[in-house]
Amino acid sequence: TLPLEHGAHRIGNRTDADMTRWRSQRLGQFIHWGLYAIPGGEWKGKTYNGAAEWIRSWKEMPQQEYDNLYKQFNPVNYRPEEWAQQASDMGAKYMIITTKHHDGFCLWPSKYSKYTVAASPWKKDIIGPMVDAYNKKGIDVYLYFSIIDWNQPDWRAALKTPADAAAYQRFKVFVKNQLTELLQRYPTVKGFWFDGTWDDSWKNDGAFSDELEQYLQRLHPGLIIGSRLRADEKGARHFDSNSRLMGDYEQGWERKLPEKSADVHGNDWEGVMTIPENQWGYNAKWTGHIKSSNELIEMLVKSASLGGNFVINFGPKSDGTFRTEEVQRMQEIGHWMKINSSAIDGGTDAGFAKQDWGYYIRKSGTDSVYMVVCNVPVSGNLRVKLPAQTTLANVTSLEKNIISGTPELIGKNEYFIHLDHKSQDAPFVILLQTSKENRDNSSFEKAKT
Ligand SMILES: Cc1ccc([C@@H]2N[C@@H](C)[C@@H](O)[C@H]2O)cc1
Repeated sequence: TLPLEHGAHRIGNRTDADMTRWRSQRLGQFIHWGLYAIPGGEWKGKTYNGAAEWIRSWKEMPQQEYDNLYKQFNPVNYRPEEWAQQASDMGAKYMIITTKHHDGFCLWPSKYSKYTVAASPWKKDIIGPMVDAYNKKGIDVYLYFSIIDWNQPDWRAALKTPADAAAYQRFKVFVKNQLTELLQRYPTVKGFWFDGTWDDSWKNDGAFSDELEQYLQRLHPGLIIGSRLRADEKGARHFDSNSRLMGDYEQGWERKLPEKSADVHGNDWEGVMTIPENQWGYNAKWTGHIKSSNELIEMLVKSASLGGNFVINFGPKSDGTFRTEEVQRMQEIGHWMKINSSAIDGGTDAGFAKQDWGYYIRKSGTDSVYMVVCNVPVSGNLRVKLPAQTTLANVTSLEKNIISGTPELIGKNEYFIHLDHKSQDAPFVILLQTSKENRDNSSFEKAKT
């Protein structure tokens, strides 16, 4: 391995209480809210077909006009308690809020920038009431922070001249000041979710990102920061030049998920997902495939089964309300979680052989393994192949009328669980109590000879 000064400083996952809590909170809510919600993907009758929060980069959007949108930011229907209640009803255990996206507009009255809510008709801090409302509902809050800041004159994508270097030096001080300010104003937050760290200026300054991460940890012990913040001294991101994960979890799963355990190498990881194909901020006209609640539930289940967190994104309107489709998803997912959250909370990779009918999730630290069935086989038989030296002690479903009879032993450590032929309209859960193999056989009948 290469001697690295600014590579990974830890091998393996964090085992402290904050990270153990993060690992148990498998479902999160992402919120992208800012000036981009005002145009909502449209400008002067034209539709922007990129991601709504990137409309400032659209050739049809005069940047000065975008930058002046702060004069219209006045979310008269913003009710953070209602936001928190609906997130709680969805079963979200943590929430990530954009404090500042790439456009540089701050949803808190930062003393290091003029481009904040304080300059808008709304005037008041948006972030504080949101953190308080969510925390009051027992939901942890993480702060999304974009390093890229199109509003800051000292921001540079690349350093070409000594003047660039001097400007960027000032910019790094500004970044450190804003992050310090956020931790001082909102001490209950559990971590930062960094974005906008792909440009050369950042990639070629691994020392700064390393020192910044260590500074923030000292300021706020236990802080959780994903792999997107850091670069090592050779410009490697997420994984250092020795292929070791930097940060506290792999943060590269954006609008995509790992397929199998081998894809995550035993690291903690988190997937973040949009409901439409690719819109994070509010876009008036959703086009393309809009994910159903069942699709999102299956992604959540798949994530938990692979030992990762799953965060669903919402883009509130400029007035502070949520669009119907998003309210619907929160309610439908919440209804499913009310019945099945025991399979999700504290869930992790069970290490069982994957079957076509769906996913296994082990309740961390127990012998309880949940089967979440997403594809009912026409045979009505759910094949279960237990790991060696494991026997089935008990099989129950979380809802009634799912299983018919007792499991049938069809081979060494292999069973069929017979389903009641009631049709299902959502993934359903079966709980397997397993135990280590001992002399006598499992409590189910022996294979029919
Ligand atoms: C190419 C690209 C740049 C930035 C993004 C941002 N990351 C997401 C979490 C959103 O904030 C999106 O604007 C997505 C794709």
